[in-house]
Amino acid sequence: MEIYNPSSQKRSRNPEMSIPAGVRIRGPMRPEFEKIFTRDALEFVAELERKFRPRVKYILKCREEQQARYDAGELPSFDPATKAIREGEWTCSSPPAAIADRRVEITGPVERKMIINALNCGAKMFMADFEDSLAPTWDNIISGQINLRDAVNRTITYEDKARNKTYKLNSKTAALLVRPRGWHLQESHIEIDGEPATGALIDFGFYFFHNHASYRAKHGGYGPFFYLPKMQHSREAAVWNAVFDHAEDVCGVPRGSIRGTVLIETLPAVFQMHEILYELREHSAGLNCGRWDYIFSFIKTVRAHPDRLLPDRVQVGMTQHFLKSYTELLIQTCHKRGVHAMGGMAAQIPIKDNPAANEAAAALVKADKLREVLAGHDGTWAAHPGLVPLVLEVFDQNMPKANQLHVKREDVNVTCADLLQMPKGTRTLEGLRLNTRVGVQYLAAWMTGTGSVPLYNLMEDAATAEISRVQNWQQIKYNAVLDGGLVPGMRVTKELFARVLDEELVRIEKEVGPAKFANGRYQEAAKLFAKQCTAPVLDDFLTLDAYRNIVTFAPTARM
Ligand SMILES: CC(=O)SCCNC(=O)CCNC(=O)[C@H](O)C(C)(C)COP(=O)(O)OP(=O)(O)OC[C@H]1O[C@@H](n2cnc3c(N)ncnc32)[C@H](O)[C@@H]1OP(=O)(O)O
Ligand SMILES: O=CC(=O)O
Ligand SMILES: [Mg+2]
Repeated sequence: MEIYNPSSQKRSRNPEMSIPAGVRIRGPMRPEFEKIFTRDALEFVAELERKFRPRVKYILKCREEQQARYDAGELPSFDPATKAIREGEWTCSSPPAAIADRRVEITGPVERKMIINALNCGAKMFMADFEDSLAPTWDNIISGQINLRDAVNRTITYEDKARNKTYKLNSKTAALLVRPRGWHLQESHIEIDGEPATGALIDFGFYFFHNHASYRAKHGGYGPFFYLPKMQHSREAAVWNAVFDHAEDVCGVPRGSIRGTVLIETLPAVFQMHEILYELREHSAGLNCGRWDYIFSFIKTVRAHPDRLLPDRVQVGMTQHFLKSYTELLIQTCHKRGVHAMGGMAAQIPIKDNPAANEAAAALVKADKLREVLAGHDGTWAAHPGLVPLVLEVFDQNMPKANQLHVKREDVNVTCADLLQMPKGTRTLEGLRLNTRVGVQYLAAWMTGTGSVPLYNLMEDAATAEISRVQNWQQIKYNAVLDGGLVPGMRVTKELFARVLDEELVRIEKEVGPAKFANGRYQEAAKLFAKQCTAPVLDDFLTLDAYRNIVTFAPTARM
């Protein structure tokens, strides 16, 4: 492969000459990857890794220690040590004009055609995702960087030869936000000083390095803008803030240009919202209710508490008291600190072949968005371009200004008990079956490189699949009693789950057809899902285990 070294302005045919010392690229090369692996960009990313790797390791260690305390019986709560921050009078830097109005944000993986469709769809913003909706294969990650670079430069096009269709950007497009991976995921295809790189720093580093100048030129000197996922504590936000400071300093970008919206999508983080905003106060663009990971995290955090079994996933909706409390506290917190309180994702997507079902799905999305705007959210997410007009209409009708930062929600008084109140509902055999069917099909798609899929007319991604996994794990671990059904008092056991898995695999094969089933990775996915659901100790993330199945090193990789 030929690598271009911009500092020498010469072309080299020897890859080693252009790769900085200590950096090893183990993923297979494609000629177009040269655009991303410039010498300067690699040096920038290697420096990020060297500077922040110890702090990332510390964060992950703290998570383990905190989980051990939860496993010993503690419940999450507000930290007395940071009361002064929660009660103090301070605000974050005010939102720049480019992100003042975020009423509808479409989200989707960093896939070329989807990026063009998302930017063109009429949403105010587009969150391009390296996280929940992307399977982090080497190709997806590096092609994603190329796609984003072309999108920022407005040169992105896509040819669909089969349909004889060319995709290109409209003159008016959504503004781009990028979501790097969470702190827990490594990028095994790039090693720095003999260790795999941190996924989050790879995603942030390459994107920032290649795009900050063009992005800021188009957005009034501000940006790039980010979403920051899956944090559990303000110390993790402090690391992102330090990464932003460092990136701004190294690239000569004025302090506070970068802005990040933190997803509050773990149970521990809801008790740290003021603290998280405080750490990021010069770089904050507010908080977002990442409801799917939040439900997953709720189960994971209290995994050692047998009295905390959740009802079936379909019953854990946003009107359950613990979720309503979380969203209201998030809105109050953000508006006190002068930043946006973003809503989350309704899982319904358009249903093409059934108008009545499609209408019912649209009505559910509409109700969800109406609840959000009336509660005081400043904007929300849409999973599909077909939903954008509907979501826009709800916000346009109920939010006349660019946002509603002025809605302080001083009436809200949320306590620990509210945030920890168990949702009401039933656990059924059909719930166990559905979790299994969805979990296996999602994993099979993920292992073939697709991180968000339509299943049973709903969007499924890593966060929703995690709920299926941990809910099964919880029910098996504590032999949950199932409600209803033909056998009253039936308990979930490993044996019952094994039978369910076998039967659901047969059903999946019928649904997808024998050819797709044989050519897909369903059996492998079933094995992995079963291992995860029956593990003596719950694994932190499904994708950590599954990642081993998508790593592909190049045979000729050399130092
Ligand atoms: C928990 C969370 O983190 S939520 C955020 C992360 N999740 C996501 O972002 C999910 C995003 N959404 C999606 O990936 C998809 O909409 C899915 C997988 C749910 C459904 O996909 P499909 O069934 O393939 O959609 P469908 O066939 O209706 O697509 C129709 C068109 O819309 C496009 N499209 C669908 N969703 C999106 C999207 N989110 N962004 C851009 N384009 C999209 C398709 O590319 C297709 O384009 P084309 O007509 O030019 O070929
Ligand atoms: O990232 C969003 C979520 O709901 O999880
Ligand atoms: Mg999430």
